[in-house]
Amino acid sequence: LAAPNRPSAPAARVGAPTAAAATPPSCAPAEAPPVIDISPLAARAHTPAEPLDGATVAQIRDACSKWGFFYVRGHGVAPELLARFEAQQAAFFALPAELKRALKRGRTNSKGWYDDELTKNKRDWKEGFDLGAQDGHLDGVGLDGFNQWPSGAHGLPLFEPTCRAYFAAAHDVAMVLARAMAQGLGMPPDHFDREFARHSSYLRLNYYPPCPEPNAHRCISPHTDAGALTVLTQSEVRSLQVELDGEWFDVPPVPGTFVINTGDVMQVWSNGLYRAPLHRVIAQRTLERYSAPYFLNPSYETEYAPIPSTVTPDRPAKYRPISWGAFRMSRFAGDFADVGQETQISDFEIA
Ligand SMILES: O=C(O)CCC(=O)C(=O)O
Ligand SMILES: [Fe+2]
Repeated sequence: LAAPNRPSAPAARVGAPTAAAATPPSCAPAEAPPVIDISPLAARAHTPAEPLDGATVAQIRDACSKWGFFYVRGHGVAPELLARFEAQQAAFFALPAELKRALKRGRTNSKGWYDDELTKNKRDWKEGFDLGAQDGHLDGVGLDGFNQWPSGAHGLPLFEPTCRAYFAAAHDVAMVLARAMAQGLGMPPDHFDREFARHSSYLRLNYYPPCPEPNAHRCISPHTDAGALTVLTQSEVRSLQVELDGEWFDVPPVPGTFVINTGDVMQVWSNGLYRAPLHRVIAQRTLERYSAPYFLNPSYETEYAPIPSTVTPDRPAKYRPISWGAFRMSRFAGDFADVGQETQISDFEIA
């Protein structure tokens, strides 16, 4: 089911963080994250062990190595489902504050609504709503939390079923991409599947209100996503930016596509062959914006380290094994309070 697409993403260079004067006025389209048609992969979603289309895998591998960002079209998610999901997202954030506060996330439950998230110890200019994969059933390490859904008082009967349907669709896209990434590292495509059997993925609904002082705030400060990979929908406002070689590039909306980025777990598995890039969301003076990242995360029991195919005498392992459960636990604490320096995968780098 192909959604309408534009052929390419005209990313604009938006300025060097340090030497703005040296910024060229524009950049060639070749310098934008690529748009990749994954329809040759989507057909294989239910036969995970079979090799995927080599040309498509090569495009994904190259994009993960250079940008850590790319767009996908031909992903098979019905445009009608996306439209229903986006309508429910907007309706949810339009609810009166006290109804949203009734679903507040907290230290004992990571799922629900919030307007107080910190990224790198700075308060984000946004509201969010998180819902998880296992609804509290993963609680081996006491972290997963349980989903909080609007009740009758909220008057949004379609919110929960629509979020669940979209969650399932985003997960299918994410798994196909995880398999392509495995094959791109010289492994069978289902190499990582075992780690996702009890996955701790979550879907995050973001709402970014207009900001009277857009230069004084960030909707989200520069960060990498901690998990394996992210499948993002964004509304038609250009605010997402990715860092490459010390410069920030727009990742503008491209209708009919998802934006994909690799996360820290994939960077570690790939021994740095795939990048988990810094990205940020800039504030808008007058425009409101919505986005929804689906974070594909492994099970909490997963210990991740560079996979054997990525480690050679010339390229020794760059990371010590990391426990996903312990890593998440420390990050979650940092979402609420300034805990000083957050845990980073660089803490696990082998010197
Ligand atoms: O809103 C966006 O475009 C990106 C959101 C993001 O990076 C995140 O929630 O981690
Ligand atoms: Fe992110």
